[in-house]
Amino acid sequence: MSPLLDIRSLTLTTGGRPLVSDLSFAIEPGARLGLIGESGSGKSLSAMAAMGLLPRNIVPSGSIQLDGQQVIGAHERVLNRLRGQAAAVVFQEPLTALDPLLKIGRQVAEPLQRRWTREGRRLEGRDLQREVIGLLEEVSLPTPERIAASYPHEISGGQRQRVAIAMALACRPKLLIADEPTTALDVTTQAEVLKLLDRLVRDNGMALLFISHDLPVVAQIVQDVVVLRKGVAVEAGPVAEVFARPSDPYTRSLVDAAQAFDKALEGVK
Ligand SMILES: Nc1ncnc2c1ncn2[C@@H]1O[C@H](COP(=O)(O)OP(=O)(O)OP(=O)(O)O)[C@@H](O)[C@H]1O
Repeated sequence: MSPLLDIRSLTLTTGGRPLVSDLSFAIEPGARLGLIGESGSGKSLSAMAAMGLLPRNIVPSGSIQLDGQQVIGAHERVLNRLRGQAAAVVFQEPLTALDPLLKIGRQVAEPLQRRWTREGRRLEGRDLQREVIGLLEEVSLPTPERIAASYPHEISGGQRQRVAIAMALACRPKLLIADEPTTALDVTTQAEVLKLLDRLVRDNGMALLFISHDLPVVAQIVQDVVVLRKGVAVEAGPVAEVFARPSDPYTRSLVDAAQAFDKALEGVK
């Protein structure tokens, strides 16, 4: 089986300065990989590069194959086809994905209609409404009719993130890229959204690229990790192995910090 996402020797530079250096990893269909590292280590830029969404001042080199297509240097037409169909992204801050002036129902309808058009079908009226409500139900939103009729500011942060997940899901992508999807949420909502992502990825047979600075969160949802430090992969492998026997001092410091946090919590109980 060839990988769904195959990144080889990816280097991202701006003004000649490297932000990501010689990064390589692959995700097979249905597999889950975590990209972990501190703020500024290059996680988001690497994910953006995979979608062909890099800011203009960032120059990529190396190779990124997404669903068998080379992303680096690809025509916008090719990239547009890949986005949604091959991969879709859920961002940290759901408000970036949502238009504040449009009701949720209209926003969820848009990627749904795009997918149906791509498949040579039309989706309108009651059928469209039913599909929108079905998607909102799929992400376990209570009272989906009410949510569909609301503006983004009228629902909670956790509900907005569920809507953003529904919009990514509407495309039925083969790969879901989740870029710190729970960081902006409180701890309880964070756990619920993680559980939801876990279920959706499994039920839909999607692959997952999960980006986080939070080691315990990553360990809950992926099988393998790549640890990124200052744009360089310092370690990679199955989660349990990497975290049980970190060979790199940076990974060790992440593990120690997570353990210290756990101990501190036990002290509070
Ligand atoms: N458009 C840009 N132009 C120049 N430098 C950039 C640009 N976008 C990001 N950077 C720099 O690239 C580096 C990597 O950024 P990136 O957003 O990928 O980090 P990250 O690991 O995702 O961090 P965070 O967890 O804070 O989102 C940072 O030093 C950042 O300042």
